[in-house]
Amino acid sequence: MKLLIQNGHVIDPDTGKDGIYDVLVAEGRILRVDRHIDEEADRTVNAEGLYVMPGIIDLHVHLRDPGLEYKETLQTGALAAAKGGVTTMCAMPNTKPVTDSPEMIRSQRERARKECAVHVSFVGAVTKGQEGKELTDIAAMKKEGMLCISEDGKSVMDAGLYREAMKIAARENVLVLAHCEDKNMVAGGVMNACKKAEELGLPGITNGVEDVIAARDILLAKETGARLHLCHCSTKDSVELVRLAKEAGLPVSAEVCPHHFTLTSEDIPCDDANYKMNPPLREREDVDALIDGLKKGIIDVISTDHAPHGEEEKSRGFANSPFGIVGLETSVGVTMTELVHTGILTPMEMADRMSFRPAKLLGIDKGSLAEGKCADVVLIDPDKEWTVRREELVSKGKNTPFDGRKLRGAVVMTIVDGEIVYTDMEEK
Ligand SMILES: NC(=O)N[C@@H](CC(=O)O)C(=O)O
Ligand SMILES: [Zn+2]
Ligand SMILES: [Zn+2]
Repeated sequence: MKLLIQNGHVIDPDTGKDGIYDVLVAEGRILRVDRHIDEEADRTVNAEGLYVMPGIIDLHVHLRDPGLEYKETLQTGALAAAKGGVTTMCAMPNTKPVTDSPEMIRSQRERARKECAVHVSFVGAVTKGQEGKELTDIAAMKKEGMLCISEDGKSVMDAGLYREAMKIAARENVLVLAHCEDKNMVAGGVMNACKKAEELGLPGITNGVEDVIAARDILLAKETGARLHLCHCSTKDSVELVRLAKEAGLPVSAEVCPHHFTLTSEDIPCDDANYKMNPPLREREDVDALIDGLKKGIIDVISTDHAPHGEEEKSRGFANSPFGIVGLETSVGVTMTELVHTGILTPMEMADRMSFRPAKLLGIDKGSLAEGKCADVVLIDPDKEWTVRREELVSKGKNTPFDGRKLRGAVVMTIVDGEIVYTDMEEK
């Protein structure tokens, strides 16, 4: 299919284009980007007033398939991604069974090619069954196309074992996605340790639970040379640790999720587990540091940590529900509302943190609208106002703290390999 996107505001961190252009897509590639393209196409899209950006690359999602399909499947997760403007996502290995072998990486990739409307990169576990005892075969999983390893959901508490994994990751040039949480310091905590937790009578999780492991993992990256990416940073000290690591020239990067830069523990209205996630919502000074880190580029990436759960299991309050909230369908809207319309990030910086830099970290030839590149594109209406409605989410997970929230900025079309996989524009 030949697709002509006319008069859009092209925002492309790779080429630096930031202005009105036509984009011609054919055979899955960006054929031309020019001021005016006069060419017959199978479909012409009027993108006047819309941002045209490289498709969002989400380094952190949970698809729950295999084994927990009542929460999400490859297919429903990919539909949610497409609706959220996400054209490539990294699926964490905490499925049932855990994605911990070359066979599983291969079969998951084969399934995703058939069942998913967007690209999926499967993350391999660090230890078999995520049990923290025996390393997976990282080199063999890499041969099957795996780009990252992670023990997400927990940390590998045995630093000696993690160091071995990082040595192999360094050798294999595999990115290590680190969930930072000292299991022994959690002590039954279910939300941030603060006044709000006292009010609700709930046990707290201190910032140190995250910071101690973030510091450890940075030191292990220094010792092994592994490329380390800190998942879902939520504390001010984690931002400072990343700043110091970068200053020292270490191969360390970091991500922040929309909920962590938008909400504080004070926004938790009652004992409602739609506000329960790991790490938890922190306090104002943490949120300010995360935003500042994003602005300065200390934090490289915005990712969602899309973590769908069932209705019933999330209805049990903070003490008895699983950690995690969905994010794929709200991340562009929340980021536009909280960071772009407030002048904290330029649209170009948003495209950088949500597409260009994640692509660089994965080492994939995406996140760009340069001629010849793969045609993964998102069209965003920057001024479209909409309200998040949990029942309108296409993800199986309805567990969002943003239900009822008014947002400004919406994904109106998502293109993967030159094909429209989502649109709410009239042309379709
Ligand atoms: N973030 C969460 O609260 N939950 C994630 C696990 C994780 O990302 O650590 C999940 O798998 O549900
Ligand atoms: Zn995690
Ligand atoms: Zn996660």
